[in-house]
Amino acid sequence: MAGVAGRLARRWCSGALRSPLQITRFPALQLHVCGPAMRASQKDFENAMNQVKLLKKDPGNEVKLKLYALYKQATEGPCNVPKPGVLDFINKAKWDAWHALGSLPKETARQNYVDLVSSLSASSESSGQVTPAADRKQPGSDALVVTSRDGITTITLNRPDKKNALTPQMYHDIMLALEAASKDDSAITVLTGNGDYYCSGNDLTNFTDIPPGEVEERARSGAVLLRDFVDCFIDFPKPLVAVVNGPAVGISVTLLGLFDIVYATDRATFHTPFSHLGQSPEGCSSYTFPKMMGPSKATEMLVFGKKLTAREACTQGLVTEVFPDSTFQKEVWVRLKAYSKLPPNAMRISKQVIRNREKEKLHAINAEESSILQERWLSDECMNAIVNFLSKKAKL
Ligand SMILES: CCCCC/C=C/CC(=O)SCCNC(=O)CCNC(=O)[C@H](O)C(C)(C)COP(=O)(O)OP(=O)(O)OC[C@H]1O[C@@H](n2cnc3c(N)ncnc32)[C@H](O)[C@@H]1OP(=O)(O)O
Repeated sequence: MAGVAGRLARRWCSGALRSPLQITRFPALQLHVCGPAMRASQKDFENAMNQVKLLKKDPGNEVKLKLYALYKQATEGPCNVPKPGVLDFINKAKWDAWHALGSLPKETARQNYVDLVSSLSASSESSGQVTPAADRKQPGSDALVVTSRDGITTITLNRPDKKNALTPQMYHDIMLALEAASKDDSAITVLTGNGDYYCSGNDLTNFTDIPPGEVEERARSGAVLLRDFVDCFIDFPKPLVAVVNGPAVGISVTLLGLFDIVYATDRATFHTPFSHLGQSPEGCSSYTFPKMMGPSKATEMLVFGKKLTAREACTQGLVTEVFPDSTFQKEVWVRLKAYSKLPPNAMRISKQVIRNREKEKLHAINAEESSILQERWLSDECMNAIVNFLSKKAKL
C-alpha cells in the first residue's frame, strides 16, 4: 500500500487533486444519494459532502481514499465492480479501499463518513459538527456552499479561482439561500468567501455574449435581478454577519451597509471602482455610505473609487471589527458561536426594531439605483471598461 500511496501522492499532488477545493471535484463525492437514515440522516450526509468542499487543508491521500470508500459504501453498498489491473494504480487503490469495507451496512458507512468529515473540519479552522437547520434547497452549482451548524447558517461564495466573482446563477442561489436561512432554526446567518478573496464583485463576463438586439433586454433583466437580490438583504429578518476573509470589490462592498455586523481580516480591502467601470453605486450604498461615513468619505469611495484598508473601513463605520489574519477565523467563529446561543427571537426582534423604520426608504433607494445602473450598463463608458477588463488591460 505504501508504494501505491506514494504513487498516488505524486499523481495527485502534481495533478488535478492538489488543492482542497479540487478535492470536491473527486467525482464520487459529487453524486446524489438516497436511502433511509439510521443515525446520520441524509441531510447530515449532504452537509458533510458540502463540508468536504470547504476543508482548508488537503487531508492527504489516505484520508481521501477513506472518504471515497465510505461514500461508495454508503451510496452503492459493498464493492461490486471488477478489480482494476495492477498497473491502474489509482483505480486499484480506490477499489482496495472500498473492497476493504466488506459488508459494512450503508447506514454505518454514512455515519462513518459524516464522523470523518466532522473530525477533519474540527481539525481545520472551520470546526464544529455540521447539523441540518431545515429542509434546504441546495444551490444549483458548487459556486455556493450552504452549511448549518452551531445555530449558524453559513453561505460561502466558492469560486476562489475567479476571486468569488458573482455569476447570475450565484445571485439566484444567494437569494434562495437567504430565503431558506430566514426560515431555518439557526439564529445567525453568515456570508463569507472561500479562498484569498471575499468577493471580486459582479462577474464582468456577465456582460459578454449578448446578441446585438438583446442588449437593452439584458440590461433590463439585470436590473430586475439586482433589485430583487438587494431586496433580499433589506428584508432579511435575522442578524446577518459578513465574515470578510479577504479583499472585497463592487457589490460585495456596497451590500455591507445592509449587514448587521461586518468582521474583517486585516488583509481585506474595500474597493468600489464604479466610475472606472462607467457604472454607479448599488446595494443602497448611495444612502448607507454617506449615512455611515459622511458624504465626502462616501464620495471618495463611490465616486473616485478610493480603495480602503480594513482599518480605514472600520474607522469609517463600514466594518465592525478588524482581526489579525492569523487568528481571524478562530476569533470570529468563537465570537459568532457565543452570539448564536442568545435567544433567537429576541435577536430577531431587536434587529427589526433597529432596521424596520428604514426599510421602505431602502426599497425605494434600491429601485432607483437599479434603474440608474440599467442605463449605465448601456453607456459607452461602461462598455469600454468591460472590454478593457476582458482584454486584461485594466487591473483596477
Ligand atoms: C445582476 C447583476 C448585478 C450587477 C451588480 C453590479 C455590481 C457592480 C460591481 O460589482 S463592480 C465590480 C466588478 N469587479 C471588478 O471590477 C473586479 C475585476 N477584477 C479585478 O480587478 C482583478 O481580477 C482583482 C483585483 C479582483 C484580482 O486581481 P488578481 O491579479 O489578484 O487576480 P486575477 O485578475 O488574475 O483574477 C483571477 C481570475 O479571476 C477572474 N476575475 C476576478 N474578478 C473577476 C470579475 N469581477 N469578473 C470576472 N472575472 C473575474 C480574472 O479574470 C482571472 O480569471 P482568469 O484566471 O481566467 O484570467
